Amino acid sequence: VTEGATTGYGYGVLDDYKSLNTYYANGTYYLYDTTKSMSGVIETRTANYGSSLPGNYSVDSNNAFTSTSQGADVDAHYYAGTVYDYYYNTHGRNSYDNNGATIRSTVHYGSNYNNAFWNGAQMVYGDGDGSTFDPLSGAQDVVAHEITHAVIERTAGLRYQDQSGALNESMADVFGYFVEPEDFLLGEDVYTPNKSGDALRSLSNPDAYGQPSHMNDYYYTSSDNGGVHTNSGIPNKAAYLTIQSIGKTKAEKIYYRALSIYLTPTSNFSAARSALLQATSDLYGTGSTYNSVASAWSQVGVN
Ligand SMILES: Cc1cc(C(=O)NCC(F)(F)F)no1
Ligand SMILES: [Ca+2]
Ligand SMILES: [Zn+2]
Repeated sequence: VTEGATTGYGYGVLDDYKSLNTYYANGTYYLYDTTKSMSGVIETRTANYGSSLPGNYSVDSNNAFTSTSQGADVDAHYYAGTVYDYYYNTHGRNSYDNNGATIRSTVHYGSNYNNAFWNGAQMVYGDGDGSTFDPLSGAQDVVAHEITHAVIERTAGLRYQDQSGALNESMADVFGYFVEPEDFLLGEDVYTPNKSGDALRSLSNPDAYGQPSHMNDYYYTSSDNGGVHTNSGIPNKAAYLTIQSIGKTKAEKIYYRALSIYLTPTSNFSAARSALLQATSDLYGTGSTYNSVASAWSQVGVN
């Protein structure tokens, strides 16, 4: 009787071939990845279009996850692995808790569910309705967004309300970019499959998607926890300006240091500016890099 780590393959949401880290036991192959150094296990499950979590392991009889309905499972599993790799290789963080916590994802949640979320214990992905969204795990930046919510919970703990909540959302979007730096859009790979060129949000042009990019246009509302998915446009624009001036390599180190050391649950936008400047000073001193970060936040009206 043999069991253990295997290498399978499958097609993702966009019908793209992907090699998969799987596990074989008793005649079945599981989306269960034991290859991440430092003990991080990645496991992917299906809610089978219901809403009870975590659901059953995503399995296959021959280690070829090639059916259309398995695309969401393939991408949730593969992209969780790439996000684990990003945090470990770039920031030395071993999973969201920095202690090798299992990264658990459940796909096929609900019916035509147009969203994805971290529920405090795992990631959950809807399949979308095929018009507004394709299965949401098909976007690497969405997967990174959700796993970053888990990182935030274990680091700054930014309270999901008003400015600290918008900052929480922004950090999730910004690390979504850092993991998938091919554009400054979020969710473009799964958003409106029948329409090209659009996205859920834009870091470079938040206003194109109804978000403010300056404090003068802060959106005071009681809905959406004080507009956390709207007001994130302001710190998102500051991040875009920062990345454009100092580059991704320095920006991601500054953002990770601010998130993991200086930000707190009640940090507002001004506190974020200060945290990022402190992190910049720690890493690069108070010269041109520091002035670029300060300027980015001044340009969005945060001083
Ligand atoms: C409005 C609104 C936006 C979101 C959102 O960002 N969801 C996470 C994502 F990963 F699916 F994008 N939820 O409600
Ligand atoms: Ca993107
Ligand atoms: Zn979010």
